[in-house]
Amino acid sequence: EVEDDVKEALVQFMEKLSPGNALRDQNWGWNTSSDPCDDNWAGVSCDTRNQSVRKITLDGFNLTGSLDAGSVCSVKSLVVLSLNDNVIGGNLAEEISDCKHLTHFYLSANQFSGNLPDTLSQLSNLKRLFISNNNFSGKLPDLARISGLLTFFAENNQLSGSIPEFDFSNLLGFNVSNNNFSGPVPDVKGKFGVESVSGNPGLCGKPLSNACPPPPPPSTEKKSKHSSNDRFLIFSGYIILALLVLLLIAWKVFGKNKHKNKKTGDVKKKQVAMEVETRRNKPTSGASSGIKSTRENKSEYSLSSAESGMNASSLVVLTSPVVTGLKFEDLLRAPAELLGRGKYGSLYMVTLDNGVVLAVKRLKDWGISSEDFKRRMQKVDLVKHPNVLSPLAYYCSNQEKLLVYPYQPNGSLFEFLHGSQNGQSFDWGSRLHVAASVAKALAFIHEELRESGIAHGNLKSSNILFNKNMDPCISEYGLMVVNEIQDNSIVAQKNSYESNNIIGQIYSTFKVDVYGFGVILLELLTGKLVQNNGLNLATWVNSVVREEWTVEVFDKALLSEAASEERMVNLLQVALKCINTSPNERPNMDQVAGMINTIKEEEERSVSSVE
Ligand SMILES: Nc1ncnc2c1ncn2[C@@H]1O[C@H](COP(=O)(O)OP(=O)(O)OP(=O)(O)O)[C@@H](O)[C@H]1O
Repeated sequence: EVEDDVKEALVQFMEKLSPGNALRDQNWGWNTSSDPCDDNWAGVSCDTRNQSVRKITLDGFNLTGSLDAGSVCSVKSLVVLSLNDNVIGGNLAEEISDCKHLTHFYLSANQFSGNLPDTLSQLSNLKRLFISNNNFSGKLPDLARISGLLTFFAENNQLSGSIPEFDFSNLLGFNVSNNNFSGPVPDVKGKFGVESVSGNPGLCGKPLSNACPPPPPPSTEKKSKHSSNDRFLIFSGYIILALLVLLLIAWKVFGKNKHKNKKTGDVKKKQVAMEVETRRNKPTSGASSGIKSTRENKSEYSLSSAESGMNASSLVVLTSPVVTGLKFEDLLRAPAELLGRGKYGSLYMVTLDNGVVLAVKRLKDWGISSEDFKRRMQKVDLVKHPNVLSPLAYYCSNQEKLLVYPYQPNGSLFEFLHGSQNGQSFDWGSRLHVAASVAKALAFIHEELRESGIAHGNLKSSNILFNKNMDPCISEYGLMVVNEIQDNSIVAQKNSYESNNIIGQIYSTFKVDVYGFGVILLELLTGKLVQNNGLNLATWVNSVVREEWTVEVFDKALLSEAASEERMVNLLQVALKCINTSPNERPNMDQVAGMINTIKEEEERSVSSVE
């Protein structure tokens, strides 16, 4: 029997859909005295194994009321909601996001109006979304973040704003014609014709025949004055610099005042260095716990000494419009807060004058030449993926290497799993989504950078950050060089993940990432820390599995939400393959992504199997 509260919620939902019972047929069921599954309520399909309501299909039932999302979404097992061809009006309420397992959502040919709620984009399992032939208006929520979406039909509404950058390579069906969308049509990868976007007067670009106007010149008159001023300043800077260098050479050649000069120069530069130091080293609570103090390595941060040659690049090399015009000096001048000091450097949160917040990574003794560093960063910058955080800019000289990233305020996977919430509200579906997205992104970037031999090198849950849409992004890609990496599995074998004095064998750096990813999977599955009271997670999981106590490894939160044990075991098997002590035995990321995708699809199928 279906539980009473589910029954009541369904009846309430129907009351709102068909107000006053006027049009309701007695034979439909939909009353609390009968059972939706046993008594075959009209339009309801159940999973016979556990008597749960999976599908509601009320197409063409002449329903004239409104959609009570709050009620229907309290039926947690619901995967299909189909209400096409009725006369349902009103808004789509934001509670629709509670229909977490919804894969198919059909509202076409009704009289819905108003904005679509932003929360619609939280339906991360959605495959098919049909809202055509309604009166929806306003901007679309960021539906592009629903990575598994296969069809989106929204024609004949009054929707406006720009068309989201869907993953068109994945979309099977797409139509937004006859709305008020504007701006350039995103690259539909040649998959959809003009009919899917026509009837939007403000749209331009392919596949439409009207090309988009060229972007306005970057500066107004005032601005161009400004930028020519800037240019003038830069040129004067160069000239002054050249003069200084000439002067220096002259002094050296004539051997006059050499000693004295050097001293004053150093003193000045040291002042700068000190300023940077004091600002940067502002202690932050908890930031240094468990992280080695680098105070004794103060010279690492000094801008004096060899830097005085000033022949190295002294400007931040820009790779993104977000920080156009940003200079190295701006970074130094801006208020900075130390976020952490890891093995490979320190991370600062820097707030620029214009309010842009950056995360600046200051790399520690990286034995890489400036040229190699530049080349490397340029290659990394070429590879863009929505789940990979690209650096905005970088700075390098022989002494100093900085990486500038956009600051991600939503925390890291590490914090999600092990922070104050302890992963309690991080359900199985979301964990599987994170695993699949990260695997897919890593497989992509590995493939793109395989020839260059650039892997992540330091993959771990604190380097998986959630962006503003709460999508996981791999950060700090490529900041470790192949031959500096030890294979973590060797370290793990010795039961000491952190210990880096063991001379590990150097393997294909890509397989080191696979290992790191495997450990992330273990964290997702167990909710446990990688290193806990001297116990290494990989070692512990291996030993528990060997003893055939597999279920013991899983996070209690997952077990209590009744996540599919079979699929958790499948994911665990992928993890164990990834952390194989022999790198050659590990799958590559492409295979890993494929395996996880299969598990995700099984999960979706099981959730939507309603027959
Ligand atoms: N772009 C960012 N935006 C917001 N927080 C970030 C960003 N990059 C890193 N963080 C967070 O800041 C903290 C410190 O980062 P840092 O990279 O120094 O630490 P780590 O990853 O533990 O060390 P390392 O990478 O040196 O091994 C981490 O909690 C990390 O999740």
